[in-house]
Amino acid sequence: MSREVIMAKRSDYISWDEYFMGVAILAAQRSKDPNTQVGACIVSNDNKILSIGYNGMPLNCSDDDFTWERDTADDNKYFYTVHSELNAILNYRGGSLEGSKIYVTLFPCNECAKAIIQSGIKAVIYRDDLYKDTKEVKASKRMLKTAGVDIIEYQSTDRVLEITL
Ligand SMILES: Nc1nc(=O)n([C@H]2C[C@H](O)[C@@H](COP(=O)(O)O)O2)cc1CO
Ligand SMILES: [Zn+2]
Repeated sequence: MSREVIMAKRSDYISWDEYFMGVAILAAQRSKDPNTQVGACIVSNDNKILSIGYNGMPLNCSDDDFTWERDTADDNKYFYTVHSELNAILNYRGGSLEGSKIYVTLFPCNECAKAIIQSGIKAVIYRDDLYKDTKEVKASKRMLKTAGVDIIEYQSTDRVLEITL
């Protein structure tokens, strides 16, 4: 009687969380913002990537013609940049984002929180919370919590992946 030997599968594959946060981190690398690069990845509850975004100027507003200054009152990047989360929501070409989750490298601001809530996203998985002491992020958390959106801090595994591009 012959017994079939089944080859074991790979065991060091990345987890879903590492995969989606990794995609968000890679998307952030597309940002032209000299100070802060942010990436977002929207995922369905059956783990399909629905949309991706990073922070940048609106379509047809050249990132060479608009300023990237942050501390100049008259004209600064905050007037122009679309946040990664909003870009990911607006980039979506399917039907509804109802019930999806968003992986983001930086905690969403209050404006993005509104868009997240209104688009039906039900969970925010964030990596950094650099601006947690600002009024915007406090307002964001208040809204997200009130609206029943789960807020989950990404737990780093410290896995280092090397990719040659
Ligand atoms: N969650 C976020 N998503 C984003 O895409 N951004 C963008 C807006 C700016 O382009 C940049 C922040 O610039 P700075 O204030 O750290 O120099 O990141 C900012 C936040 C912060 O709430
Ligand atoms: Zn925002």
